[in-house]
Amino acid sequence: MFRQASLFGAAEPDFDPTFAEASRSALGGTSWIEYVPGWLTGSDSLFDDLMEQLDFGQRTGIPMYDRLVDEPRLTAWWHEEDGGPIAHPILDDMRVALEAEHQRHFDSIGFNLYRDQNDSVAWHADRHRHHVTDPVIAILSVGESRPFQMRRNEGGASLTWGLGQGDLFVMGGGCQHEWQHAVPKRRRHAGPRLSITFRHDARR
Ligand SMILES: O=C(O)CCC(=O)C(=O)O
Ligand SMILES: [Fe+2]
Repeated sequence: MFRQASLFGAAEPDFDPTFAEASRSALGGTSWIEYVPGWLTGSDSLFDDLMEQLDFGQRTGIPMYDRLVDEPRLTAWWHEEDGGPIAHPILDDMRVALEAEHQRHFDSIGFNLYRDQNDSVAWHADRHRHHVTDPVIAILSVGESRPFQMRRNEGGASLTWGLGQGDLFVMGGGCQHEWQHAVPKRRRHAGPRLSITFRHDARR
């Protein structure tokens, strides 16, 4: 996999614990998103470190028309309750900052690696909406930017944000009940993107 280093991404990773650049948008109903472009600086260095540290797996058995296929991305998880080390110390500092900002205990981190333009995640809402009311899901994206889309459950036009290179995107309120989200495949070449998703009560 070849990743093109960005101009400002190579420094040591650092993020803004005050969320000064955050902008929140109401999406109707009780849904809201908060977008913090460039929340993390030095994102290429975190990308490289995580690629070394993480043990990615291939999930299989994803229904696709009349057959089962491999999930078109690789994944890894960290759960606080397992007691194992977190892949990079800055992730712990981010958890603390996100907890203060959103009053949730982020006890799990899901890592999703989109190796190239053929990797994707189809329209879905995050499953733990079934046991957590109004979950807050914070997604930090490193590596190359990819379009992240949201649409209402009943369909209609989608909203799109480009997420990569240290951008933070938070979904809250009714987002997992009233909306779906996706990272579509692309026709033209895309380098690898890693999304780091902070979740609370992920196993309850
Ligand atoms: O990679 C992303 O930005 C989205 C990931 C996602 O929606 C998920 O894993 O549930
Ligand atoms: Fe999701």
